[in-house]
Amino acid sequence: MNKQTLNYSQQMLALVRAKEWWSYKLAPVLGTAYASAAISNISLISLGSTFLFLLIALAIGASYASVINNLCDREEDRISGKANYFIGRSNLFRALVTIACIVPGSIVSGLLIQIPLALIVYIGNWLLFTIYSVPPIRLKNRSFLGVLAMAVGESLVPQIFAVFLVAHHTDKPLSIAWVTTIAIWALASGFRSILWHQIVDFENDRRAGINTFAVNTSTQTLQRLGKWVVFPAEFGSLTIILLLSNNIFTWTFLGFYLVTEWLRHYFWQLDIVIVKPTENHRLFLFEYYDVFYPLGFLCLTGWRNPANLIILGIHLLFYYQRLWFWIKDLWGLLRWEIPTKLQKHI
Ligand SMILES: CC(C)=CCC/C(C)=C/CC/C(C)=C/COP(=O)(O)OP(=O)(O)O
Repeated sequence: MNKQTLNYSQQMLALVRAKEWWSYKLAPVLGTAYASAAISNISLISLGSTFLFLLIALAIGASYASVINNLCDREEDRISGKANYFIGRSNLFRALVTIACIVPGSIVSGLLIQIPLALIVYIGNWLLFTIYSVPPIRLKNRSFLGVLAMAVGESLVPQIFAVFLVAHHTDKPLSIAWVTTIAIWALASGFRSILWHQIVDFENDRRAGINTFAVNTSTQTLQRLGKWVVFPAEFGSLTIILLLSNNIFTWTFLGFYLVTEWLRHYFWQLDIVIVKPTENHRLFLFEYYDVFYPLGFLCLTGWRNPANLIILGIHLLFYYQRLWFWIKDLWGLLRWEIPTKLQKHI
């Protein structure tokens, strides 16, 4: 790739804020898609095109969510000094970028016509992103409704969309218990993520006069809600998902994750937080969701049938980066931090 093309693609990715959702939001949804196939004993390789379609459909939706959000946030972002690619751009540019999201989104919707339930969910997600950002409704400016809209739009709906797509293509109905637990976990983790985001953005939003839930109440309220209501629901439903899916890999990886997180805290003084950010923090469990949850089901199905390892390879092609970061951290801890500590005690 020459320098100009590289530069151009980097700008495109920045325009749709891909860094904020490519791994963090989409990989857990893929995890649920793999999990839903795995618990029905369906070979992942037979669903390869479904997973690719899911990823493309969600990436287009997330791009639209980011574009419409930045378009509507220009004035607030200017006041608070936040980066916004659309500030100072021409109307033509804005219109072209919006159309560039809507056209592929319409094609995806057209392809979903034979799956009415998935189509309704997909269009619903776009409408939710629209009313979150666009005035006069602009839920972002309506305190708790904004939090609810984001938790539903960026986590619950995509997860349910994935479950419906897989169920349709496997012709096997998924149990009510599975769908309900996934829904509770998706909603709760979506809530925790937006509560954290609003606390991080609190000063910017206050300066720009946006009536977010954090500005309307207090960061302490968000922290308490996240810690005592949202997190127990999230952790409880995650435990049930792991129990229902009966997968030794997801449990083992949870162990790896917890140990690494603890070692990071112990050696590097990183705070492991439930909601409230600190200067040097890591949001508890989110690395598990986007790295290990999908990998756990990819490994399980690869173990059952080695042909599924092809899907594992493709997944890693798209999502090697976050796993690589984890490996690098683990290497640093095992190769340097732990031996140095042990030497001091000998
Ligand atoms: C389908 C799917 C998984 C979608 C992901 C959606 C997503 C997270 C998009 C990123 C842009 C966005 C709407 C951020 C929240 O906006 P904000 O206005 O609350 O925060 P801001 O001030 O940072 O823009």
